[in-house]
Amino acid sequence: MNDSCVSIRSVSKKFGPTEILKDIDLEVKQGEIFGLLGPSGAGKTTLVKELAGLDVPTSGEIDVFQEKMPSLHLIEKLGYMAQSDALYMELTARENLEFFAALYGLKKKERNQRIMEAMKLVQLTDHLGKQVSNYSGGMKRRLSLAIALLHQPQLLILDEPTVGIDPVLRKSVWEAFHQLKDEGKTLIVTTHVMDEAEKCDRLGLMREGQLIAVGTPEELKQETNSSTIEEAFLVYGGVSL
Ligand SMILES: Nc1ncnc2c1ncn2[C@@H]1O[C@H](COP(=O)(O)OP(=O)(O)OP(=O)(O)O)[C@@H](O)[C@H]1O
Repeated sequence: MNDSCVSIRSVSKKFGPTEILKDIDLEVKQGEIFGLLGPSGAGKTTLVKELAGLDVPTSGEIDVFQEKMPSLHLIEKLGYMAQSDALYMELTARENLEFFAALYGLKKKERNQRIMEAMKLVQLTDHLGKQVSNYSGGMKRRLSLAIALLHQPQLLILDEPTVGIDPVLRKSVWEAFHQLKDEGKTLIVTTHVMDEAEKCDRLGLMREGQLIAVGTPEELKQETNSSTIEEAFLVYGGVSL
């Protein structure tokens, strides 16, 4: 059986004359937490948007669950959390969740259960009735994560999911990611945070639109004789994060 969940083949992306993604090849396996690590502007968001079917490559192909992206009917299997929160500020968290649950076609009966489960995971149950405009930045991030989880997607694509979240909560969000992985879900997470990179099963290091290395955190450190991922990144790409 093919255990590949995402297959990226020779993907390039141009905005005008500028090449933002350069001939990317990558396989992400089912059930792994795959981290995309790289400095600002490396192309991480551009790549994950294409994985989520929100943008298309200029050339090359992306398959998700053996189906060519973009594919409308894969939407049910995907959860995408964008870098900036797409929330309705004037509504409460519950109203936001209800809206997205309806959009995903969740039946009324399962809606409430899914909302409670997702909010428990991000530790926001006590704030369900609060208007989102009164949420802190970190709370908004966690609510966005809860929304991405609502329909129990098989593949979660998370763009900088922990920005603005304090270290204690970040730890619990990562515990939630591992819990999802244990349930067999696949997670693709972009980050520039080194200790998060260490928590991924495998990493793809990106620099200037290129995937400069792929491997487990241990492999990347060993190959470069480095004691940290940051050091390994420097050896592979000669750039600091
Ligand atoms: N729609 C667009 N039109 C033109 N250039 C774009 C567009 N979207 C992204 N870019 C450019 O592509 C490059 C990569 O951007 P991208 O957001 O993918 O990087 P990133 O690695 O996610 O960075 P960050 O960590 O800061 O979010 C940047 O130079 C950016 O300016």
